[in-house]
Amino acid sequence: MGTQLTTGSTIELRELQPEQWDTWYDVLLRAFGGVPEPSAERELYRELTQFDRSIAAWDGELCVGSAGAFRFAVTVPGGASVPAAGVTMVSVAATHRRRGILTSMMRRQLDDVRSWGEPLAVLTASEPAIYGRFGYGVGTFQLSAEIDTSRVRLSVPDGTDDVRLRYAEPADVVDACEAVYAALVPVRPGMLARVRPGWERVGVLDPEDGRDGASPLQCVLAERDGETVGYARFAIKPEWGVGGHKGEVLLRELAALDPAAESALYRFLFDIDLTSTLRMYGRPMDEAWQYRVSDIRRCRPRFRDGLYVRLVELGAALQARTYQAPVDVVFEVEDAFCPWNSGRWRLSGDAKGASCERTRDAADLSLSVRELGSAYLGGVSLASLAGAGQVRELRSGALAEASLGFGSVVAPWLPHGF
Ligand SMILES: CC(=O)SCCNC(=O)CCNC(=O)[C@H](O)C(C)(C)COP(=O)(O)OP(=O)(O)OC[C@H]1O[C@@H](n2cnc3c(N)ncnc32)[C@H](O)[C@@H]1OP(=O)(O)O
Repeated sequence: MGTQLTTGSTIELRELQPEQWDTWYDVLLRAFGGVPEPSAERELYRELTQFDRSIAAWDGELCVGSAGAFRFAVTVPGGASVPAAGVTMVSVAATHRRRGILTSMMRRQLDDVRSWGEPLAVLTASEPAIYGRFGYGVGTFQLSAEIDTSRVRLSVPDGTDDVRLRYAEPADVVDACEAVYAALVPVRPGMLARVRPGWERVGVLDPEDGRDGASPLQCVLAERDGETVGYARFAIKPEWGVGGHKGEVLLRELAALDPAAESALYRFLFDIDLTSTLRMYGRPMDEAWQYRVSDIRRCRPRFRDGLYVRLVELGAALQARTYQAPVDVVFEVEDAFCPWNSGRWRLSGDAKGASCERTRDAADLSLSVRELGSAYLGGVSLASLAGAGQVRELRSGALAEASLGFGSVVAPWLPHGF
């Protein structure tokens, strides 16, 4: 079955076939400006593509659209790992834009995700304006900084000096780093478990033509009593000015099992000789270094939207997480794109577990599925969304109760793009 375009031509959506991958991927790259990717990156993404979960849009013989859905498992508040489709590689050829092709791909994809039994779909958006209409709400934010390390000092907690640091070849210590990553996955909502091989290689991808004057990727391991307790992956971009060095440390990834290990790694990054700037991007919003620096303003912190969350099976999604304070509320949910979620749902839950069932009882809160997606990982408060006019309180007290219950002590965070 095809989608009839306003121009009269018919677009066919079909499952991607392996031999079509190059054509399909070129359509995607062209939609992002057409700059070729380094071959190592292209090959890795070919390997990671799940053909039976990828859609190609065809106008006759022309491939004019792409969309994929990685199989992921996302940590939710309470620590459960919930199956989720990681929506990715979405594009429509500029010759065919704004005729409904994206909409038809999103329709098919969300029907597919439902049939796969995955209660969530998640994505990172090239532009925030695109996905709200399909029921996605922004669920995590991320922090970037550009720290003047010639002026800003970092204090460290007790125990930092007990952490030993050593350089290692990034590719040689992937397993040790992965063990640290795996230990952190259940702790922070939004983290992605490694459900398929290949993703561990994204972190050490370091094509020469992608370095832009910086060094090859470097890795420092943090160890205590012979155990790896953290790692940092970074590059150095040396630069000399008339007044001396102006080198930059470009942090790619940092993970640590405890505050002392984290501080040891950050102290190291602050103190590298011949550098005066530490640039980091996409860090957790609540990371401790912000509260240990002598001058947060000279760190130039910025935040932006991270992971967008779509509840595909609302009941299953809401009962897969726990609630940090008891909640017993009836939601009146509007979901025009996935109408099977529309209607009234009673959510009863606490820190131990939850149930979410259809009900005929009177509604306490009225909202769309997008707001539930935003609040789902605990990073956006329902009360804030009510302040924005997007949640309506119908029973006095229900908003405070639900806002508190949905919150998370740890800020949700997406550890890497996809
Ligand atoms: C998860 C990811 O992979 S994110 C990557 C998304 N891809 C890109 O940004 C690459 C460049 N852009 C593109 O390829 C295309 O423009 C797409 C995929 C964003 C949109 O595809 P289209 O086929 O043009 O979208 P479609 O015609 O179905 O539009 C549906 C609606 O979304 C709106 N819309 C589409 N793109 C945008 C946008 N970039 N900004 C704001 N609104 C948009 C349309 O105006 C339309 O609104 P309407 O229903 O009120 O008329």
